[in-house]
Amino acid sequence: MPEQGFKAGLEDVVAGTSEICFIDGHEGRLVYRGYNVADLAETTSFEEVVYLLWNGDLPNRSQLDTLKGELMRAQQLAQPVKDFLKSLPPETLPMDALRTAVSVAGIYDPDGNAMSKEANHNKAVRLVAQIPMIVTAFDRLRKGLDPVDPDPNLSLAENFLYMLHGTRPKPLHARVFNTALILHADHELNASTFSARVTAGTLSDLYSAITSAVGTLKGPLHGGANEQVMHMLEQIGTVENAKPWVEQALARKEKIMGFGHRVYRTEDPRAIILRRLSKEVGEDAGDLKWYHMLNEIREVMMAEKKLYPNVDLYSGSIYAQMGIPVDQFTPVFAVSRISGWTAHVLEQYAHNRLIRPRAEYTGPTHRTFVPLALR
Ligand SMILES: CC(=O)SCCNC(=O)CCNC(=O)[C@H](O)C(C)(C)COP(=O)(O)OP(=O)(O)OC[C@H]1O[C@@H](n2cnc3c(N)ncnc32)[C@H](O)[C@@H]1OP(=O)(O)O
Ligand SMILES: O=C([O-])CC(=O)C(=O)O
Repeated sequence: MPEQGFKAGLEDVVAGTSEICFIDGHEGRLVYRGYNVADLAETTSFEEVVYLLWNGDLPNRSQLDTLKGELMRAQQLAQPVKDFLKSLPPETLPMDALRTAVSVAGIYDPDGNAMSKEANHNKAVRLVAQIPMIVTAFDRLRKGLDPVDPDPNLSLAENFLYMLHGTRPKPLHARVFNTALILHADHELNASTFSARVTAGTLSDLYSAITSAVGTLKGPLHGGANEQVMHMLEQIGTVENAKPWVEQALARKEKIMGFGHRVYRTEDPRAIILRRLSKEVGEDAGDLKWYHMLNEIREVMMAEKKLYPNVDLYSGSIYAQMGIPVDQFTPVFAVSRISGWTAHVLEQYAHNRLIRPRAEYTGPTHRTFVPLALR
């Protein structure tokens, strides 16, 4: 029988060890491989953070150039993946397109089901390089446009916006998007990373683990919350309506998306940075409506529920002002989190033990069997 008592939602249960990411939920500190994310967010490139998460140290110039070269060479999608994206009805949810495209990409990966360290590194590189291609290609195809090829002179953040819009992003947007990617890169045993590790723990392949993770990220209690925040802002409509709208929603016992967290007991450090960037991008656009609405909502949530914003509160207001469609906000999360997912799966493979907890059985016991004819 299980030795420990049951904790609903595995709250505060330590389910493994990891050297990748540390969260101090009381201090509001998020650390990647020993570095405070606040020190990395606006001073490094997303590619440097990918290297850090995978290897444990920040790269020197030549290590970074090697990784960038690998990513660039790995960008091309296999023809069947392109054909699959073309075949989808335009109303397909982008997260569904991404989930299934990742699974299709696994079938055509040149390293197949090989499990060597080298094969898994190559697959991780392909996933980080190709998820932005899948997300942007599907967005254009569903609008009747041709996908845009990446520009080898651009960073991953710049290329994402370039491939989405077909024009080079303004420097402010490129910088802010790079920071958003860094802030979303990893978060210890969040639900999607945990599901990736559970799949990897059976010694299933990397693409299977990442398909599990994408499906888990989609839900509105996790990565899907960033889209729901934007839908909420659209419903609220005006800054003046924010307070009464939230008060009424709370009176109906509804959850307000973008607030609360399983681990943070103070404000999510990523939300603090994203709030500032939401203001910067809003000022540049000459439109601070979303920013002011979110701040109104934040005040009501603090006064009424003592709940703090999480990472999903401000990101959408930034993405919307960069012209990213609302239903692509969660795929954008995956464009970043693929770095953390792959780091965790590689760590799982390196020290693997099957992940298999117990359930506290609450059903009936010792029932008397009745044959079908007598039921
Ligand atoms: C990238 C990410 O995944 S960040 C999280 C993104 N998700 C969201 O923003 C969705 C909204 N937030 C939530 O649903 C939750 O806060 C979660 C899922 C993030 C964390 O969930 P849990 O740790 O299980 O907390 P739980 O849902 O049990 O909430 C505890 C209490 O706070 C309340 N609460 C928590 N979050 C909210 C919220 N956003 N709005 C209103 N009330 C809330 C709950 O109703 C509950 O109240 P009760 O004890 O009176 O029933
Ligand atoms: O850690 C969590 O539970 C959710 C989260 O903030 C993330 O995945 O970034």
